[in-house]
Amino acid sequence: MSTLNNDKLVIAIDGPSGSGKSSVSKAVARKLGAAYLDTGAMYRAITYSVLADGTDLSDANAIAQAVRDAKLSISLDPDAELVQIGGEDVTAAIREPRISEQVSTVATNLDARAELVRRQQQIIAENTRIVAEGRDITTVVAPDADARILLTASEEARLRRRGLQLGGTQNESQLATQVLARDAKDSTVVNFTQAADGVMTVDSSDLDFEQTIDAVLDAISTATKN
Ligand SMILES: Nc1ncnc2c1ncn2[C@@H]1O[C@H](COP(=O)(O)OP(=O)(O)OP(=O)(O)O)[C@@H](O)[C@H]1O
Ligand SMILES: Nc1ccn([C@H]2C[C@H](O)[C@@H](COP(=O)(O)O)O2)c(=O)n1
Repeated sequence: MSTLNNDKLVIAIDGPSGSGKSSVSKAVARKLGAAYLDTGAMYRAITYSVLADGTDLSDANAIAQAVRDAKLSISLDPDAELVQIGGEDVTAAIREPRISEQVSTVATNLDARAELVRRQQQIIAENTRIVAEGRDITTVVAPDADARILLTASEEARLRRRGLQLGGTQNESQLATQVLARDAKDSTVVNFTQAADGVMTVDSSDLDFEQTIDAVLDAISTATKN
């Protein structure tokens, strides 16, 4: 299958926090003229909403019901980030550290996951060309994708990148909570540290941003060659 025509093309990218999934997937989607789906933003938007509503985070049924009821909308344009829940624009708010610190409560709720996976699969089915990224895209959401990539980076690189991204506002311990502790919790329900069968690994530890985009595009070309 060619990446340069209008045939159906689904690219699945997973990886741990700070590995570069969102920024690299967005750039890859632009290059391929594809839509871009940030599945983590969906988990974050639900987290924002349950915190705002005062939902008891220890009540798994209440969280699952909140996901089923959620009026969630996400832009698929890699150049125009927009996430809305219940009509409220939460694009910026879902990136706040307080959301990163609580999002695993939603991500580890299996009923919540089932509903979000269903919505993600529907979005992928409705779009001809799409790059979707998250933690379980290569394994659960789109196991039949045309290219499946695990984007990794060392802990040191991921902490450094996230620290720079947050403009030096977070200390070492806060970064470790938001990156490493979150990965440890999320890993209890999905595996995004080891590539499943047929999934290609791109390790970006020693690559700069542009080199990582090229490495992912190379992996996509290899996977989609007839
Ligand atoms: N190869 C790279 N070299 C240097 N910086 C990078 C590289 N890849 C990504 N970055 C930068 O690292 C930061 C984190 O990347 P990004 O937000 O895309 O990670 P992520 O895997 O989506 O994280 P999370 O899952 O926590 O949202 C961004 O500022 C991004 O520009
Ligand atoms: N497919 C996905 C996407 C995301 N998550 C969880 C794990 C993260 O803690 C959280 C936020 O994701 P991020 O914005 O950091 O990529 O959502 C998941 O479990 N499955």
